Amino acid sequence: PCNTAGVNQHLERPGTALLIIDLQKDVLAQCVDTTGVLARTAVLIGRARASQLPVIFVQHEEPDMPRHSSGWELDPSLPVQPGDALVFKSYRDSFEDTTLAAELARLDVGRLIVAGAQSDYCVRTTAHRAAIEGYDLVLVSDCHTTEDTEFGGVPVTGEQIVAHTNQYFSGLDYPGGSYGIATHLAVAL
Ligand SMILES: O=C1N[C@@H]2C=C[C@H]1C2
Repeated sequence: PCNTAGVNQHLERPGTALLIIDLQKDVLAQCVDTTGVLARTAVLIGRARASQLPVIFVQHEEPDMPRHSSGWELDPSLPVQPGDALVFKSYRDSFEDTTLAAELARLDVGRLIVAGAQSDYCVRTTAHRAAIEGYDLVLVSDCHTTEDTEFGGVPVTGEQIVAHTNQYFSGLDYPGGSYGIATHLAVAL
């Protein structure tokens, strides 16, 4: 939220939630290390449930991955439970035109633990928006992924993007907030 000066203000809410972004079949189809990311994310979800943290699953939809299509579905290996919040989006930013902000306010959450795909699109955009909105943030360094890509004649591997995304969020800072990265076993819940 912005104060009267329009300057970012840190949310003072006690709760933490686990936000799992776009781990959907079509999104993961070309991503690197999907088996490892899914396995580690399942462990992370188990840890979150053991700590009674809410787990929120975001699902992206777009014309070639419409809602309720097979490719839109979450990967079947993910331990989704009834009662988990589902957030549907169509922008890279999970807060944009979605129920996420209201859901987090209802849960009194001021800290987000973020995992999912793709590192360089929806994960980075959502994580940065969360920081700007005043949430504390931890990006789970071994629980996000993306595809190899190339732009302007420059090839970039998925591993390089994952590493750089971790590097970027390891040093993010806004006044009064806490930001960083941690592995799925080390992240404080
Ligand atoms: O990171 C992302 N998730 C969906 C598929 C690509 C963008 C939108």
